[in-house]
Amino acid sequence: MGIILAIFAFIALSILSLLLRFSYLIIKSYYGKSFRDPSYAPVYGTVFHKLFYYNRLYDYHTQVARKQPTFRFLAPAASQIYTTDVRNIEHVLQEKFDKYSKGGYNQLVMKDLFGQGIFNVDGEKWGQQRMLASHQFSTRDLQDFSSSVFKTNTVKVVNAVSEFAITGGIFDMQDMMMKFTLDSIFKVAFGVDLNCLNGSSKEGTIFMKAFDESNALVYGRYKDPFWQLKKLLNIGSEASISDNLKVIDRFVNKFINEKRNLLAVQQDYNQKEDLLSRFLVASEEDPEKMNDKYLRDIILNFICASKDPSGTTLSWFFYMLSKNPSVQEKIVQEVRDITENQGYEVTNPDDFVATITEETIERMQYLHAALAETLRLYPAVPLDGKCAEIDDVLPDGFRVKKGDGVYYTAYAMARMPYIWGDDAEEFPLAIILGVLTVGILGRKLKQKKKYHPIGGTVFNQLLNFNRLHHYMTDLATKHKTYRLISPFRNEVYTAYPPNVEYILKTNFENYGKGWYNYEILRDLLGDGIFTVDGDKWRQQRKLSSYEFSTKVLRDFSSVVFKRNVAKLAQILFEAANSNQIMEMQDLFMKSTLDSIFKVAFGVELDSMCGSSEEGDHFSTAFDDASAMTLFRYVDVSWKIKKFLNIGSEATLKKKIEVVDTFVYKLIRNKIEQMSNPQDDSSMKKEDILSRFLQVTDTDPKYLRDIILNFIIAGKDTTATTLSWFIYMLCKHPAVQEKVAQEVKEATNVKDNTNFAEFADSITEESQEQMYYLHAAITETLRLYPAVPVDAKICFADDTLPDGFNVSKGDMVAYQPYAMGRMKFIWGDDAEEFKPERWLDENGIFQKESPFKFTAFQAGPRICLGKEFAYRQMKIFSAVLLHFFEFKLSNEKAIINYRTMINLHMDGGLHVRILQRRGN
Ligand code: HEM
Repeated sequence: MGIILAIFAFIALSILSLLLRFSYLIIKSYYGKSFRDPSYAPVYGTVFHKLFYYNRLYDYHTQVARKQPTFRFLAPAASQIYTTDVRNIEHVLQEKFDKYSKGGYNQLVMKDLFGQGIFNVDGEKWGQQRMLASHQFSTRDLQDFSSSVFKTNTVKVVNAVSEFAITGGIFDMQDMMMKFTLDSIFKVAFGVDLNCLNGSSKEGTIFMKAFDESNALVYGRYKDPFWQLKKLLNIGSEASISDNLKVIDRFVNKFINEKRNLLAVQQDYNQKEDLLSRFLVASEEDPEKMNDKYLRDIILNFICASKDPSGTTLSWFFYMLSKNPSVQEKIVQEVRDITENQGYEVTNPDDFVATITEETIERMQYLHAALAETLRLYPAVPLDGKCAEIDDVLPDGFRVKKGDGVYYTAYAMARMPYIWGDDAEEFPLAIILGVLTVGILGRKLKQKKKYHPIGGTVFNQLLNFNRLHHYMTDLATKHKTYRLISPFRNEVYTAYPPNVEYILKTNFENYGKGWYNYEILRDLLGDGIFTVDGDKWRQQRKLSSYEFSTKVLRDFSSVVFKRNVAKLAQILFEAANSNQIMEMQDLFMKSTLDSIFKVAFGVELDSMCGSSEEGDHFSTAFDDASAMTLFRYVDVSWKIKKFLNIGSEATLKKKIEVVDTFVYKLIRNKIEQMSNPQDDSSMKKEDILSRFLQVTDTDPKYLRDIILNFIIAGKDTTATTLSWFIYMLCKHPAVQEKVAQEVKEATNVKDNTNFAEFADSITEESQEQMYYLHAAITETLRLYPAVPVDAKICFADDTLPDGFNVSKGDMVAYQPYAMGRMKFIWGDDAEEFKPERWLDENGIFQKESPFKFTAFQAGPRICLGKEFAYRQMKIFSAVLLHFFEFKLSNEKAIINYRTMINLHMDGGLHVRILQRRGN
């Protein structure tokens, strides 16, 4: 009875003491942890909660991190801070590297297995081993030796797998991969063939089992608050650790002894390829410090460092390939392409393995990417941490107390949409491939968000308004891509072609006009093609693309251009005779307005001959309205002004009323005309409005928007380009001569033809042959692009090809004007006017990448009227240069632009006109 009571009392006391200890630990976990203080990361429980989730711990971390990138578990001694915030990780691992150590507790847990090896030490000891190991790992000998070991063992794996393939047997790939890596590392570390793979070494198999078990058990100490007690009593899991360690030590020490003896008898032993031999040689310099125990720790750390990570990664890799057969296929194809391309005959694994060289491996980018992607999703070290040696504040603002653990959770990080996007949990190789191409594989994980350098603020733009494009070119020369700070959003300006290609094409859907542009432009341009995105844009684009591609429009517009240039030539002829100075920009504006009006509405505006006061009134109002609309981009107070209807906004409103009255009247007339059966129906179908009226409903507002967008798109762009072109020809008389000569040769007409006849002689074929003219116009557009800067809005957070981030809502603008002047794009003579740069040695026009030459935009939203514009400009230039020679009225004048939507000349282009000799 007494004995039973005693046993009962003992059990009761034990339970009580356990409960007491447990309660003490819980209380201690909360004590002094500032767990309610918001300046510390939020608490998600104590380390004891982790026990409940132990088997799915990393998924649990992921689940919490989705809500809270940095959080805490409280432990009796200190807090454990878990973070997926890349800034914190960079802080701990790099910026404050020496202020975060392995930590006493970690070292205590790991000491039995890792001893004083590189994994388990800090400071000087770590530095010394790191130096020694870095040196060994960088030697050519070790690289060659390890490659040959991997190849030999790969052949063994292939042979083993082949057998299963033949018999259709099922096998455990992870087990095979573990054996493969253990055999490999043993050979590299000790120069010894362990032969676990073909099961021939019993000793090796026993070692491997002991090693794996002790590894798992030592790690299990983190969840066992009583491990130290158990170790003291040598019971349970701790007794197993101790047994396993004995097996390991015996095994490793045996190799060390054998190798030492071998080295002693073979002084000239020159096969020091394996790591142990190399360390043994190094230990001769400091035998006391580098004793056998130390060597055992070093070697064991290397085995641990390489066996499990490589074995598990390979296993997950094959798992991923089984789940993604198309990726598997692609890798096979890549390996085949790269190895077979070299002409090797592959008949058996040995021959094949021989084709795997450093150079072929280097070229297997897709394979590399697939491995990297596997490591992203299944990082071999899913959780790792450091211990704070000081009180600190992490970059995300949370405080850290001295002694706290800061853990980075690679597994959870891979699954954070804010780091990798919405497809974070998929196996999207494209991401990694993209990263690889720019050569920063893996860096993304460590990267914090980085934004382009700041060039200034939008107020600087306002201060520099009159020389805005110069100002932005200067900034682009310094930065290629930079930011301007605005009260409402970041404004990113880029002159870097890969970024431009990205926003205009690769990720087109993510960069549009957005609400921002729409708000600014809609008063003038309504819901026209220029202002809208998405389906509205697609619908108009489809309709208009079709119209612009028709032969009807091509022929009709050619006739209109020819008629109008003949009229213009007549005016210039009179000016030449009376030696009058003419303002060409104004004339081109009127002439192109007449052309686009005729093409768009079928209406003869005749603003060039000044016969329509209404037309004149309209075009002035239209010009002013477009200038004022652009001004909104730099005027942060435009909305208030609009609301109060004051200043520039009040004027803009009036101008738009003039424009609208005129356009609506035209539309009404057209609708009437179309419904009048007596009207000549063949003629009325040629203009764009009539054609639209046949295919869309007749909502006048919709038609107004469409047509007005065409006018704004077609008129100023073409007229300003023609003006800059003539300006360039005045500055470069030799080019002017050459163009005139080319026109003469291409048309080959009698000397005394009149303007209209000559214009008619410019066929599509002869235009085609005017390469030099085409090049000179293109060169003009490079330096004076009609749309000098064009802004898009970013719809979702993104990273541009230059590696910098942009956020949802940011404005991202590409800059044709600045780009045309960038030496890094066009060479040192970027600022010179050289039509030749567009021609090959035979004088044939050469197209450039549209993302370098962005005058017409590029990608899906490329200018719809590009051919239309070239046709008009070539017909105009050919006729005018055939008959006249242009000279600046003041030859020394330097003409600047006027900052508005299009690149207008400030003050116009004043020229003297001479008749060209022989015409
Ligand atoms: C030298 C002459 C021209 C240049 C440099 C030029 C340049 C451009 C540029 C840069 C854009 C993109 C603007 C933006 O999205 O904000 C554009 C769009 C457009 N252009 Fe042109 N353009 C010229 C002539 C014309 C002409 C003559 C027409 C038609 C008559 C025209 C019709 C259009 C249309 C409809 C769009 C909108 C395309 C869309 O959003 O899908 N362009 N042009």
